[in-house]
Amino acid sequence: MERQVLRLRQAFRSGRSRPLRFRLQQLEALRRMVQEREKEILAAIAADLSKSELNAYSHEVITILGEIDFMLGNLPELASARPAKKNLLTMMDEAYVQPEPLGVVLIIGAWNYPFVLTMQPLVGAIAAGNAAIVKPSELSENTAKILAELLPQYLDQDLYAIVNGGIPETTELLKQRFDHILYTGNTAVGKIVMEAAAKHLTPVTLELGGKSPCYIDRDCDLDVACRRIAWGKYMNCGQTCIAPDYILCEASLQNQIVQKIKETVKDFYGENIKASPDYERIINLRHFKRLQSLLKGQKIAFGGEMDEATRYLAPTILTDVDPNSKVMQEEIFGPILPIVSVKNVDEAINFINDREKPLALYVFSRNNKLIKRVIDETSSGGVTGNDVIMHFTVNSLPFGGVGASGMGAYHGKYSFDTFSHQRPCLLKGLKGESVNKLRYPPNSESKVSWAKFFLLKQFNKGRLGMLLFVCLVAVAAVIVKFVLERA
Ligand SMILES: NC(=O)c1ccc[n+]([C@@H]2O[C@H](COP(=O)([O-])OP(=O)(O)OC[C@H]3O[C@@H](n4cnc5c(N)ncnc54)[C@H](O)[C@@H]3O)[C@@H](O)[C@H]2O)c1
Ligand SMILES: CC(C)=CCC/C(C)=C/CC/C(C)=C/C=O
Repeated sequence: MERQVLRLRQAFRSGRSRPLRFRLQQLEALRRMVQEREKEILAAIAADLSKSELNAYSHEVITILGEIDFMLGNLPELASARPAKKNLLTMMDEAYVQPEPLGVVLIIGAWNYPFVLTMQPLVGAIAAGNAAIVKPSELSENTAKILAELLPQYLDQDLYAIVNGGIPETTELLKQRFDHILYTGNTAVGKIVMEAAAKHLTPVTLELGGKSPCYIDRDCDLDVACRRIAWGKYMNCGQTCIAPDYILCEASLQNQIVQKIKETVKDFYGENIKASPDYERIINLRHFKRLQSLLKGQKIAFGGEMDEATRYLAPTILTDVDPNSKVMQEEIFGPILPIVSVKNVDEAINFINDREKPLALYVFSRNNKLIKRVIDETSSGGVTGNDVIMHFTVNSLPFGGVGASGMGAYHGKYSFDTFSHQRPCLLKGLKGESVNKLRYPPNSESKVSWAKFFLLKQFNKGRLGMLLFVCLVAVAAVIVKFVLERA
């Protein structure tokens, strides 16, 4: 592991990853990989998540193609130096912010969207000019395997590497020194990653999870709300970090919501959900049993059917859920949708604020003021109003958590920034020592008041008068010279 990181560091030090032309070539090569090897990639994702290839394409491949296109179109602008505002002391100098690559970065992905969660950060790391190691989740083994096979065929092997393995390999990897780590996964492991990174003072982006609430207001189109919620909750069998975790609503809405989601599930997946190509399975037996245990003692208003052999768990709704029950204590990450009653929006806001900051927050209402109020009075990684999941798809929005749901963000420009250092540069000439005397010792009252004038623009009347006088004399001299020359 140590040797591998060293190899990447040497390649990074050679400066090869820095020229824009090289970065664009590598991004184009990555796009070619996705296009030419689409069938193998889709087959791997499909096998890992019991997913149709069509869903694998729309859940994962589209996002990556979109992200690569964004970077190819915007990289010259993102990577260029931005001029900075100057003060009176530096107005003759050159001041700018130059984004520079961080070095060798580590990307640790999770299993639930195994392609997106490794490749989207990689696009950002390449665009910003870094070397990168990608560590896919061992739970999505087919995707991990195909990535290990394909990436070296398309990308520069000395700069971009893939390491596969489980906890021992990741633990070993985390002992190495990186210049940034982007980790996606659960909060407990997030803490392990951050602790390991702290040993090297390595900055981290942590893309974690949490219980994302979904408030449905009384003044709402329930048909639309329930269709959108059912889509976001049951896609990937509920194994989506930003899936609505639970519904908050007034008690009087509960039965209508159950009825409408039930009808939607039938529209989406047909009478025999098990046979639908659009309904996935739980990733493994451990998660299946964990989800099973969340149902104990709950009122199942819809669904609840399960089959351990195939890890099938039907789209399920729980009603009258006690906020203290187990299903409300941990992120569900499965197709179980609890409904918790609240009296009104104030109680919903308090309910959300009494808990850890979630990765996403959803509010459904016809009343935009109410939506804005919920946003203003709560905190979450991201928000979609009157829909779910969709803020993830807008790559001009930063994607990330806050508090327990993570730190830092990526997607589009934010990926580029995450993997860059914004380097402030000030280039001065060797002239102007008379002004510079102001900052050289010995200090004096007069120097401090000049420094206040130049840096804080605090004018003392006498000094301002003197300056105006000097300017007027200069202007008069120019005019006199002009008149004399013409005479
Ligand atoms: N914010 C996001 O973008 C996002 C996206 C997907 C998933 N998630 C969250 O991730 C969680 C589900 O993922 P998961 O954690 O089950 O995925 P996982 O089991 O695939 O683990 C994530 C990564 O951590 C590594 N890992 C596991 N244990 C480790 C250890 N002890 N030391 C070092 N590395 C270790 C794994 O090898 C893997 O690469 C959910 O909470 C979900 O909300 C967040
Ligand atoms: C709008 C469409 C068709 C797809 C959205 C893709 C999607 C659900 C991405 C989620 C990726 C993500 C951050 C998952 C976290 O677990």
